[in-house]
Amino acid sequence: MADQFLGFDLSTQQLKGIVVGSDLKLIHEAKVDFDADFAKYGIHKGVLTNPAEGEVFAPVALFLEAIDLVLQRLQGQGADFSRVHGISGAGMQHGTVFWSKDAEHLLASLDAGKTLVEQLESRAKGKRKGAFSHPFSPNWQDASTQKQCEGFDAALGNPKNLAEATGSSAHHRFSGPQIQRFQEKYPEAYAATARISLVSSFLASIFLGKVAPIDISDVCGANLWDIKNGRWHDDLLALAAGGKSGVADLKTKLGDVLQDGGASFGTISPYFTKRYGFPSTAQVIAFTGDNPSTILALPIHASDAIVSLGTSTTFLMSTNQYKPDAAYHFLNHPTTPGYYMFMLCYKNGGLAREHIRDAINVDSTNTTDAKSWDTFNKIALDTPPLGQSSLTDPMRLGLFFPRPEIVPNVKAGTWRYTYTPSSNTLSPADESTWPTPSSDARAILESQFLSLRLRSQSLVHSPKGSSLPSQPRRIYMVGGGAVNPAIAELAGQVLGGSDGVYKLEIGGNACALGSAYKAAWGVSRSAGEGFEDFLESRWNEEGFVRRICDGYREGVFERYGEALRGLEGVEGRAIEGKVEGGVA
Ligand SMILES: Nc1ncnc2c1ncn2[C@@H]1O[C@H](COP(=O)(O)OP(=O)(O)O)[C@@H](O)[C@H]1O
Ligand SMILES: O=C(CO)[C@@H](O)[C@H](O)COP(=O)(O)O
Repeated sequence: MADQFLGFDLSTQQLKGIVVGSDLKLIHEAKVDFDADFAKYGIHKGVLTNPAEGEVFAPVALFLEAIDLVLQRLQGQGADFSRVHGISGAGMQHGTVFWSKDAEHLLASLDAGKTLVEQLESRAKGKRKGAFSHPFSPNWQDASTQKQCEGFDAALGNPKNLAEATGSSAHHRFSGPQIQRFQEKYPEAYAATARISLVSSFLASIFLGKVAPIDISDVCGANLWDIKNGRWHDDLLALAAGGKSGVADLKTKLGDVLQDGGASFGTISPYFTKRYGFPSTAQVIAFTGDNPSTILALPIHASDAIVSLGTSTTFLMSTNQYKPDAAYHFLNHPTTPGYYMFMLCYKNGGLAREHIRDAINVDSTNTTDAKSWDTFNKIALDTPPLGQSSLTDPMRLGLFFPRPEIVPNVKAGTWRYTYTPSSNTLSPADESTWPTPSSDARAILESQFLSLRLRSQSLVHSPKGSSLPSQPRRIYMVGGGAVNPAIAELAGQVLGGSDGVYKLEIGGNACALGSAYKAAWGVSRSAGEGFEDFLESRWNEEGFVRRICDGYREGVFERYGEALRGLEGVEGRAIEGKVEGGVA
């Protein structure tokens, strides 16, 4: 009986696969860890870098190997793919994959006796032509497109106008500026490119056996899609293509964009039916970006917020109001026409926290496991809010950006200040006011959550019928860092959450789960049944989520409110390029 659904998450450091039943309960999950499983590619934290040009990218061959391996691992756990009725998936956003002119033929004629990488990889020196015109996929951490971004912002007058049209001002990682740079740096490879996929539509293409359309939500991470008019923006395509004459060709390369997030792209490629036993009727439902997919793992209300702690930290809300601004992102909702996703995205998320964890572990005489979070967590919780032993002490406020940051757009660096709210003054910190690295544990978490609070203020309200200050109703913690109780505790203290801080109880991965749910909805929905109704009718609150801790704490939340102006001040110093205060 085909009553199961499969979801994937192809993100920075891992490929995860999840099988759920028609009751949406988790049946199997497996992952491939890129560094651990594919060290042969020379990657670190899933990527390769070219620091001289600010480039960050990943080998496409690695993605191909990961697909075969995650399916084998799911089978190893007992997954029976003959029961899978629908497949969907998600990819890290903005990354592009460049298909060669042979791609469609190769995808359509895969031999089930061989691996994907054996048949699709383009070997530079080999005899065989491959499916790709370029062996690498630019990664969302790439910072090589400053020049192109300036052009995109200027093309519509200013960053605000670009955000109004496409949901975001120009960002280094967005696919439009990335395609422009690719076309300028590798003109021959661009000319040899038949199709361009996002990471999400690349993954869909592999399962479909032909190049798949981009979906209506992930397309908003390109600075190329005119959100209000629901079509490609020709002036922006002209920039990416290197001139007006290239617009039609780039449209062909990018292909159609599917409006319905539950639409089937078609049935699964025979490669997977023969090699892994999928039924030939299994439907491939539109794949989307990893953040859009994450919001599908939960029946979120307009006043709920998701904090996703993956390699990046993202803050996600669902809203029916389109209020774009150059400071954040708006995307089309992945399933629900007329709805949007509000998103903040930080490059310095998981890796920046790990950086401080590692420094603390090196310093600690008790820590034997260099990767343990125990000492970091203990120090973070033992340190008083904002490092204030008494309310009259100045607050400790810092920024910790081992990589160039998106929010705000500044170079890599660390900034540590003490802040006195009554006089609104900042002073560079030193070892006497800010002992390092111990004080950094609480400070980095506070800094990350204060930044989210600062930028989401206009989207939250006072809970109905209460006199509580404006704040989200629930905070849902998802992604790799969501297992950390100290991080959840600090999220609640800083961001509030009138109903508390929650995490998913089913499965370690909200993003892959959201994809599996979308597959289930796409295949099983009755006529006109929206995703929210589909999810609500199968949702099991007790079994699916768990309340971790309180959100709003009277007094503490207000104290963090006073720190917001200080954080803005520290960001101002970072933007001015000042590096002070015992900075590493
Ligand atoms: N116990 C933990 N405490 C804090 N962070 C953690 C913990 N376990 C994993 N992480 C973080 O989770 C990150 C990976 O999250 P994940 O969502 O799998 O990433 P991605 O989807 O970007 O590949 C790691 O960079 C790591 O910092
Ligand atoms: O760039 C963004 C969103 O705009 C990132 O959130 C990527 O989508 C990668 O996500 P993770 O690997 O951290 O899940």
